This record gives sequence, structure tokens and C-alpha cells, in this order.
Amino acid sequence: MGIIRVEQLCKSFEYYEKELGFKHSLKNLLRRKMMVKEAVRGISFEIEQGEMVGFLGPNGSGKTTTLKMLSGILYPTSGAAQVFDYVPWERKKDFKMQFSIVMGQKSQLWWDLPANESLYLNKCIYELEDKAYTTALAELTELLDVKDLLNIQVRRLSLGERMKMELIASLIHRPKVIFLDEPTIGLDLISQKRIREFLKYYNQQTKSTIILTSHYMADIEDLCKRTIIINQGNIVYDGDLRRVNELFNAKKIIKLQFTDEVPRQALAGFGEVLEHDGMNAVLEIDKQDLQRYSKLMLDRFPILDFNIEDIPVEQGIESLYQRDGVRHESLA
Ligand SMILES: Nc1ncnc2c1ncn2[C@@H]1O[C@H](COP(=O)(O)OP(=O)(O)OP(=O)(O)O)[C@@H](O)[C@H]1O
Repeated sequence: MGIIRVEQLCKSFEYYEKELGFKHSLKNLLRRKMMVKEAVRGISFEIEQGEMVGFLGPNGSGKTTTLKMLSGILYPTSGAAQVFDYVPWERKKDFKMQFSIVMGQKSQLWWDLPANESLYLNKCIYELEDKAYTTALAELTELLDVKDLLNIQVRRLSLGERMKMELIASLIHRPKVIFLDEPTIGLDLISQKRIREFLKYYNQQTKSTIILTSHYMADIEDLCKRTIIINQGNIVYDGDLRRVNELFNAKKIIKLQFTDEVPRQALAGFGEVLEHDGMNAVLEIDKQDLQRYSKLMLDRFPILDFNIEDIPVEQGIESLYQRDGVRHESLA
């Protein structure tokens, strides 16, 4: 039986529409229009102990909302979930001692204090014995190579160093289930790689169960065999990441910069022109045509710069489910 079990979980947010302007403000005082956003629409999945699962989806697809429900931060509108044998939103103390959530966009550290102080606070919150705390701290700071930074004010650390401290703060009580919501956001490529190496090692050593959301495909590719893709609050794929890769990699993005103006029509035959302003263009082309078309374009156009990139995750998912008309069932 899975360590995380989710059954038909839904979350809708109710909010009031706010229109701009004085007249509308007065109108809103008398009669407000209630809006409902269905952020998560009946998702179900199970995750086994020790699995590291990638949770992918475009902006606003419901990833953070799901992780917040699994952490007990949000109550669901309907449906069920269990982490270990606990219902997360009952917020039992034993549950809180065994899981952790890391949000790349939010800090749990005190900015004006050295990380050491925030970590000590967590020791007290989690009621850790001195020995357990010093052992975990020594191990984590060694692995993340931040021993010498513990006494520096958090606000003076680089983004990458701060994220390492955030991870230490979240793992100091050795949680068995970890939710990582964009832990590498905004980091440079080297820092992203270091965090990934750490997570891989940590997952293997501790057999912890991890759900990871990221907008960087490299994070998911490197760490997760299994990926769950969510789009508009529905799970549209749950399975082997390689299958998704095949679909994503069928197309590539070419970014072109010209020395002289090139009309849009001249580019149209090579693929879909996503952006164009005469001196710059972005094209999406089939991978099978990449070599032939790249050569043709280099011969034909006054090219100053030429870059080939993978399709960004968000765009790949959207094109899979909208433009290309791939049906959810055929993927899943
Ligand atoms: N408190 C709230 N009130 C109203 N709508 C909300 C609230 N929180 C989230 N939403 C909406 O629910 C949807 C899902 O949001 P969520 O943060 O889960 O998306 P996400 O997949 O994590 O996106 P991102 O990748 O941009 O972080 C979005 O449309 C968002 O605007």
C-alpha cells in the first residue's frame, strides 16, 4: 500500500471579482460577484515509500494547491488523502514530525539572523535531542558544503546558499515524506545541479518519499523515474518520464538573430513561427527536420546568432493537450 494515497481530491477557491474604477468600487460595496476557481478537480494517485515523483504542469495547473493539501495547509473541498496513515488536514502532531515542505518561493528562515539561529529554532520546534540535532546538522552542512556559512546573516547569502539552508531547515528532523515545491527556482545551472545531486543522494540514503515540482525539465529528468502531469487541475499523465520525453523531444525551438531584416513569410516554410520582429525570430520545428533546416537557414539568411533549445515544459504540455490534439487517455 502506498505511503501517500490520494482519492478524488478537489479544491475550489471562492473569491470576489474586483473591477477597476470608483464606480465599480461603489457597486461592489452593494453587490459583489462571487467567482469560483476549481484549482484541483478530482485527482487520484498513490506513491510508494522511497519513490521520488516529479509533479509537472503549466503555471496555475494546481501543483502547489495539491502539495498544500497534502501538507495540511489547505482543506480540500472534497475527496480524501492519506500520508502515512494520517489525514494531513487534521494536522496531528505526529504527522507534522514526519513530513516537510520546501517552497522555493517562500522562506522559513529569519532573514536578519544567521541560519544557525533558525535551525536551532527548528530543533526546539521538533523537540530534537542535542545529539540527533548536531549529527543531522553536521551531516547536512557537510553534504551541501555550507558549514562555513552557518553564522552569516541569511539576507547576505546568495540565492543558492540560501536554498541550501532552507533544505537543511526542512530536513533537520529527518522527515520521511518531503514535498519540494520548485526548490531550484531562480538558481543558476551549477547551483541547480548541486541541489539535484544532494536530493538524489538524500533520497537514496534515507529512502524518503519525495514529490518534486519544478519548471525545469532537467530537475525532473535527473531525479524522477515517474512523473505526474497535471493540467487545469486534472491529472493527464502518470507514468514513466521517458514516454513524456519522447513526445516533448519531437520538436525543438530555434532562436534566430539576423544582421538584416528577414520577412516572416520567408521563415514560415521551416516550421511554426512563434515570434518575429524582423531582426529576431523564434521557430518551432520538427526534430527530424532539424539538421536539414538548420543548414538551409544558415545558408539562406543573414544570421548573427543561432540557438537550438528544448521546448519549455509548460509549452510542451500545453501543445500536447491543445494544439496537437493528443487525447489525455492516449497519453495516460
Ligand atoms: N487562494 C486562492 N484564491 C483563489 N484562487 C487561487 C488561490 N490559490 C490558488 N488559486 C488559483 O488556483 C489555480 C492553481 O494554483 P496553484 O498555485 O496550485 O498552481 P501551480 O500549478 O502551483 O502554479 P505555478 O506553477 O504557477 O506555481 C490558479 O489558477 C490560482 O490562481
